[in-house]
Amino acid sequence: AYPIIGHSYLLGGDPAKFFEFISTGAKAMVTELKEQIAVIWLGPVPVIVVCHPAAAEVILRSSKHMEKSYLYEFLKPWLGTGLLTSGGEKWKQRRRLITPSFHFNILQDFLEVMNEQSATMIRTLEGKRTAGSAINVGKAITMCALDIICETAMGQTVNAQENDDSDYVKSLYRISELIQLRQKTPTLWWDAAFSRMKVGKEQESLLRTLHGFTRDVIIERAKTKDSKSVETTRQAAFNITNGSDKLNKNQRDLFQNPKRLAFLDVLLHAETEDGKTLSLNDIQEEVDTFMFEGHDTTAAAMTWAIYALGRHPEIQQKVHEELDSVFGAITNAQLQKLSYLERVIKESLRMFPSVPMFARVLSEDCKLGGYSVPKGTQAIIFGYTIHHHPGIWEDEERFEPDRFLAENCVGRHPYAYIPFSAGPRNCIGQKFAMMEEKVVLCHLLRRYSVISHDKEEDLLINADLILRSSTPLNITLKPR
Ligand code: HEM
Repeated sequence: AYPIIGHSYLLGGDPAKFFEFISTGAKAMVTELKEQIAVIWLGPVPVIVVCHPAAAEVILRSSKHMEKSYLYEFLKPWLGTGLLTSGGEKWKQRRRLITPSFHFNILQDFLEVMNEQSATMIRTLEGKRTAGSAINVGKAITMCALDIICETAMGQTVNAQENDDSDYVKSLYRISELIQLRQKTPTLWWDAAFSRMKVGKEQESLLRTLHGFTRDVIIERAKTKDSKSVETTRQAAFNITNGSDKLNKNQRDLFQNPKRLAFLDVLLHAETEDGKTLSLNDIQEEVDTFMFEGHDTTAAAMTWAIYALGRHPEIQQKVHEELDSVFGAITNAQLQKLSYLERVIKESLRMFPSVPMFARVLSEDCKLGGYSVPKGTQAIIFGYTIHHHPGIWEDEERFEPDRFLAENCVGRHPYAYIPFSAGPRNCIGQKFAMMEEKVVLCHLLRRYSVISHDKEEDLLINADLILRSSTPLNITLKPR
């Protein structure tokens, strides 16, 4: 590392090169030096990179090291201090309040949306496909995931699959690029200077579009909530938190009402312990957070799963056999039976975790990998390297879904597999994500066989916020 700029000269340039640098460096460190942690310098700031489950456990399991690192500051102009970026008491209260929205009963209601949007995706793909040639399946999957999250989080359709040219959709992607740019470029860190720069002004304009859109949706949705639905939603959320899975007639009506329930409705009706409802700003930061966390992550995961299946015809064959019993709109009972597809998704998230790293700031001194690390240190949990750790995973570069058969998980370190992070600050959307992946992949793979043309050794992986291929993956769809 150089003085002052540290390793950041590596960060500014090509993101794929940076990922290669950090992932091969980390792998060499764990195999040759047998270390659990390393240090990189982001400008003048030393950051610990955690590459072993034992060290990850020290941070993730504890209720102490819950604060997010400085790198999350750049998300705040967009996401405010929603669940992902908040800390302390605010985070605790919000997490308690939002957890019921991800209850099984509510997720079940989203199955219909997932089925409908997947059907649209198949229609769109059919229109784009020409026999024998490769197409950008990842793009179609991403637009489908975006339509699903818009409808489930906000109760609003943006029809991204039919119109990816909307201002909201364009702004969503551009702002993610700007956030990544800032995280990697210490000269853009100072707010006062950034806001005067061209990129700072561009960010302001994107934020006006993004916030304006979600704010309008929230206001519209709030107008339609009547007192009966307020009471029943609150009661349902109460029952759910108290472990009662049985909804009464009114609650069932609400959950299945023609105007489908969205996460937003649960937020509009939520009450804190001291009887306060959430303000418009409070709700907005949570809705924006769902929009950010809730679609690129699942889209990347599904695209990698398709890629992996396209490289392993024998595994794809087994998925097809399992899917041959599933027809029409997919029901929850059918989803439960798709155990091989579930293992494929899990293995794909091991090889290609959508969120390959996430970061905390240590709230007290602690011991990591045999070293004393002082309070205040920034720590990146490098899930990607933990998932490819040769001391933990046998033949770690091989795609093998049966690693996740119950009997093969016995004795594995509980923090060896952390695509959704782990511990009290894990991903709240994990069940939603698994359900969406299963439904969308089921629709796609029932209809097509997939062939991936890019070899593993030729992949150029870019891991800014989300792990994806730097260039669109070339995949051919063959009707079955
Ligand atoms: C395959 C899909 C997904 C993956 C791999 C994933 C992964 C993760 C990870 C690693 C974290 C921890 C981040 C950190 O500590 O900074 C996280 C947090 C979070 N995720 Fe997900 N996620 C996925 C899907 C979703 C979905 C669909 C939603 C919402 C609908 C969601 C909402 C959130 C939220 C709100 C947090 C913050 C939780 C908190 O701090 O309490 N995620 N996710």
